[in-house]
Amino acid sequence: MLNIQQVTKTFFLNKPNEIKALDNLTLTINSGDFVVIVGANGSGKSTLQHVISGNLEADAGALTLDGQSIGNLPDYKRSKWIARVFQNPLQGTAPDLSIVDNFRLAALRGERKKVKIGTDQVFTHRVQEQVRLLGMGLEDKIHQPMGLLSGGQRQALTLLMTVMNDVKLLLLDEPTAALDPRSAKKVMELAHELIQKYRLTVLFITHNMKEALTYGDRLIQLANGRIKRDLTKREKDILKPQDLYEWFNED
Ligand SMILES: Nc1ncnc2c1ncn2[C@@H]1O[C@H](COP(=O)(O)OP(=O)(O)OP(=O)(O)O)[C@@H](O)[C@H]1O
Repeated sequence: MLNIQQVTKTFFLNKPNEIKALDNLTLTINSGDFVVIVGANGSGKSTLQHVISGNLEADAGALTLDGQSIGNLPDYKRSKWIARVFQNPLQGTAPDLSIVDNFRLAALRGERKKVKIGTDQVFTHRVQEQVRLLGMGLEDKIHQPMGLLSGGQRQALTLLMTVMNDVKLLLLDEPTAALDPRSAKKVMELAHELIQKYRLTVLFITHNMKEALTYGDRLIQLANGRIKRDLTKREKDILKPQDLYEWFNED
């Protein structure tokens, strides 16, 4: 369970251009929840994920994951439990390293020293078998540089890396925004399949109304760094795209 208690993040504090990106925000996310987050540009969605992952430090408030306080831990320590997939497929992986070496790096994330991830051969075989399951024909390319892959292929592999590493929380920040519609659909279907299979807890930011209505079991709207709406699955299931568009015309 992720608990966010009265978290505040202000940029340019006490300056004329002060921005309260997160305003005393409190939110509890149960293990296994798949939470979709929508909100206008600048409403604080990414800042919320940055504060959870430790890329940004909150000014005030408390964060706990499964009862453990994580608010003071650096991002690399939190990355053992918290994985992120960004809008830009180039972010989060090393383009010059091979696919298998990127999986190796991901497996070492959050560990201070060398950790046992099996011998080279065992590890490579395991990666190959998992990559085969994606059905993208990438299993024979695992020694090729990550940078040669398409955006959709990279996002799919990044998702796979996160689930292979037993993370507790997956933060998706518009993971399909840079993809063509077909690749976007494929990546979201894969994400959905992996999330169900591994019962991941997920915070999924999207500007795509169709994705917001199709996926997830809870829907949160952020506005001005606060939670404006928080809908259960039942409430979400009866929403129509028009309702969502109207939310965005309110402010
Ligand atoms: N590093 C930063 N320095 C200064 N201001 C920032 C920084 N990061 C975010 N902000 C500001 O904080 C507010 C919230 O930004 P944030 O990126 O969280 O919004 P968002 O809801 O993710 O927006 P978008 O949908 O455009 O990605 C915005 O006004 C933004 O300009």
